[in-house]
Amino acid sequence: DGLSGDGARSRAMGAGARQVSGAPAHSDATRTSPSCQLLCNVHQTGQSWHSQPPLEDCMRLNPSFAGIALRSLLAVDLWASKRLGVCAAEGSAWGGARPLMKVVEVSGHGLPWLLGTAYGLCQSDSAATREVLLNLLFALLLDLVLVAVVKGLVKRRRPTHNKMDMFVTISVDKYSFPSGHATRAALVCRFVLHHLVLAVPLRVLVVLWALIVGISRVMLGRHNVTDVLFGLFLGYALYSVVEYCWLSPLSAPALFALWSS
Ligand SMILES: CC(C)=CCC/C(C)=C/CC/C(C)=C/COP(=O)(O)O
Repeated sequence: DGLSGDGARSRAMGAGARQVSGAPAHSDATRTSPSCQLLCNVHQTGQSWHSQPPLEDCMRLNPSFAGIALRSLLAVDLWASKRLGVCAAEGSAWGGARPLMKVVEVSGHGLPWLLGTAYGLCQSDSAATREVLLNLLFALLLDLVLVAVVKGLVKRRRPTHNKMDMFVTISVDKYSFPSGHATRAALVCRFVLHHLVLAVPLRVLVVLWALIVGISRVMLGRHNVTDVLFGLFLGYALYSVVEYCWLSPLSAPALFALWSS
């Protein structure tokens, strides 16, 4: 259905429109929606609905260009995501590649990244390494919180063809917008490219990894294309926030004193 609430609204609109054209359609939607109730009254009394249609009803019956564009984008998104979900099940077109895609999934999961960074932090004996790892940990936690908040607000369901057999999830992970793997991949990619001195082939590999993590989300049927595109954008933008709030022994002396002790 796309973003939650939209489907219900458009169904209510559809039911209302059918009533204006004369077809008796006393569905739950027409009974519960005040605007459809208005249209119902107009139909029953024969009163011209040009008399005084509330602004809200005008807006519902004459969706804006932006509204139509958004609905069309969501329709294309659902269609394309279903077509591209070629590893969504063992029996899918590329079902044989599903185990490999699940390895890619784990490589972008929050748990190995958080545990790995915390472990590196405990093991590091150089102040410079500790500073970078502490900021990476901060970035990963910020990313988890941001994605959880957006998922909780938008409440977009995962595609119907997704098998819910994901490696360790938290409650908001029943929702799909944005893709947490995509935000993390873009964030980590930018972070690593800025803070690690790597040879060009390795830098290319890091970018490829981030893209493959994003693409694998759609191929596994976990996400729609727009979840991943927005996730990549969010992760990319989040890195700028992390740079802006960069934690250093000067800006957060207490935190660094904690780690060095
Ligand atoms: C410390 C703490 C709260 C760790 C939680 C780590 C964890 C379970 C992260 C969830 C990662 C995950 C399954 C994200 C969902 O990714 P999508 O790409 O499917 O949105």
